[in-house]
Amino acid sequence: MSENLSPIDQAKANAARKAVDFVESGMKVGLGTGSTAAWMVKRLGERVRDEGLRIVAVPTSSRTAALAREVGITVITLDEAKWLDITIDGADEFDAEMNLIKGGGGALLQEKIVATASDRMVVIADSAKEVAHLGAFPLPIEVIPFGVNVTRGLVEELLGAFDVMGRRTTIRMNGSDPFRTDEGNFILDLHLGRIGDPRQLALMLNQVPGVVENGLFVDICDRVVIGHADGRVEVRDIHDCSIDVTELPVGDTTNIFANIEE
Ligand SMILES: O=C[C@H](O)[C@H](O)[C@H](O)COP(=O)(O)O
Repeated sequence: MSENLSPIDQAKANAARKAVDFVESGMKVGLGTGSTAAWMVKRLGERVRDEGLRIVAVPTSSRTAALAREVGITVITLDEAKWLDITIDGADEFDAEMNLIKGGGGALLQEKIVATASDRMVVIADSAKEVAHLGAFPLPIEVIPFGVNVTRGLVEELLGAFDVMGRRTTIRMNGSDPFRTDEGNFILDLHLGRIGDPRQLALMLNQVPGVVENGLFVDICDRVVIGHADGRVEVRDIHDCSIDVTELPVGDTTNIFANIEE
């Protein structure tokens, strides 16, 4: 293990390293956002540089786009790509059905568009992200700034009809101003505690005027790669219900990423 990484970062880096093995030359790749996805982007850049891996990539945020360019990955737009072979992204929570909560970093809108436009979505995570029921992590929804408090009221009213533990909502802040997404929108965080029916909630939230998209990813993720600090990596696939545990070779995770700062 790298001396420089905390156990949690090592686990994230291990998941990223394993997932990047699924990428082949000629692929169009969706690049997620967040601290786990950043490891994946760095590792992909390494493969481009050291192995001559030929890929083009569509980032899901301005942050990821900047990092991808920095590590030498060719970045194109989703409209140029039209469709992607694979998207690799992090998650805030995932359950046994591979339903996800995403958007902790505010990038859920582009992430959902990109993942949906991909043959396969692979989630990379440390084991702390696995939950029996989604909802302990506040569910982010992207809303337009116009009439945000009216939208917020409508969302709270809607939540009254759902099997959730809590109904408190907060507008995400960045210092004393509301946090702005890449599209200039706001994020409402829904403190639900536990979500009884993620599929129904995801559908209904998007019916509220002012809501652009919500961070529930239902039936989008195909595979979850769970990294552990000791080098073990578990790969679960929703289609063949397989679970595969491998151990990254000793040395493979040593200082691989240490020279690239996020
Ligand atoms: O908006 C951000 C994304 O959905 C992230 O993928 C998610 O928040 C997980 O981030 P991290 O890997 O930093 O925990």
